[in-house]
Amino acid sequence: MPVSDFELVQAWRQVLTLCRLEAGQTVTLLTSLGSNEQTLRCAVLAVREKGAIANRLDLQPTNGALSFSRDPLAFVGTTPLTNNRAAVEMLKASDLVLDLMTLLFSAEQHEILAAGGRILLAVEPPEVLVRMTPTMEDRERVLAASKKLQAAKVMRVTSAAGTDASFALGDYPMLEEYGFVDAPGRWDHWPSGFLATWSNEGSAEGKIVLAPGDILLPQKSYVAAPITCHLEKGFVRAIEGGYEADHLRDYMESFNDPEVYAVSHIGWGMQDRAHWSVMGFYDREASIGMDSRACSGNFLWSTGPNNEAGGTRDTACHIDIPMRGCTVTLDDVPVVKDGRLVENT
Ligand SMILES: O=c1ccc(O)c[nH]1
Repeated sequence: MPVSDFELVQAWRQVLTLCRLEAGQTVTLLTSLGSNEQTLRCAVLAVREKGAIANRLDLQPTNGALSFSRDPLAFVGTTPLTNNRAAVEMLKASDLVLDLMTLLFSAEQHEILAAGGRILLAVEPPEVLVRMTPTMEDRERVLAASKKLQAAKVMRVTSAAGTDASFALGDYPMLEEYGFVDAPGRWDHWPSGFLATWSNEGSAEGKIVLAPGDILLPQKSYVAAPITCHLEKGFVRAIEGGYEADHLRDYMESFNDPEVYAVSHIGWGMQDRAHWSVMGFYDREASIGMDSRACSGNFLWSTGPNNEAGGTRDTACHIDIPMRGCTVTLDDVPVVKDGRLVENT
């Protein structure tokens, strides 16, 4: 069943407290067609309750006829903010932007953060938001693991299905997602609870074998038969398998952009309130699949853009691939073992 406005206002109240929103500050709620009305309504109530100003910036959608899905992550890079100076300036002048539209992987998101802005993405269904309302414990868990990742030189991932790939680390920042934005310049995503970084340019090497039950996003599919991705010098050089491999290749080839095969962020899920099975209960476009990205013990790798990390790749095709049953090591020390988080990581 849905959640009530009372429950969702309570969740927003907790999130805004963790974001340290103060009375008199200005919040802009960024919306477009498809933004969830209940999420918007309850956010405004919680913002006003804090004594803050609640503005709404509603923008016309873009890329609808280019994307293969209405999932906002199915076509990234350009957004309704692109070439929209007036809208960018309003968001830069805000103390907090609640993104109910999805700016992820856009140059404009960077500009707003570089100006000291804070952006919290929140586009999952209200019941998913309430189930994974962020906590300080989420933050502590992600930051503790981040310390280990920051110190590591090599990430390696293996699995019984035959995965054996390695990534050199150190050239890119951390992607610490714990669900609230408690400092200027910070972006986060509610719901989340995972840690990632980007492998050094050209360093991703080896073989990743997707086994039945592994997930493709934004396809929202549980892979039914093995798909083998061969990694060499930081790019996926070949994708082998049955029709699911064909489907993945068909989608990636449609962008006609060699950068779609680049390895993007790599990391693992740490959210014990996220569940692998949730995606199977939702229509494909009803959620963006954060349970799959954040569930504890997954290995989450991805392809395409790295502009999030300050890189130059801004391809519009971004595939997120959460996998089960993997062992992830940092300089040979496991942080995930056979699909389960190693304690105190
Ligand atoms: O929260 C997110 C969502 C998608 C993604 O690729 C990264 N982080």
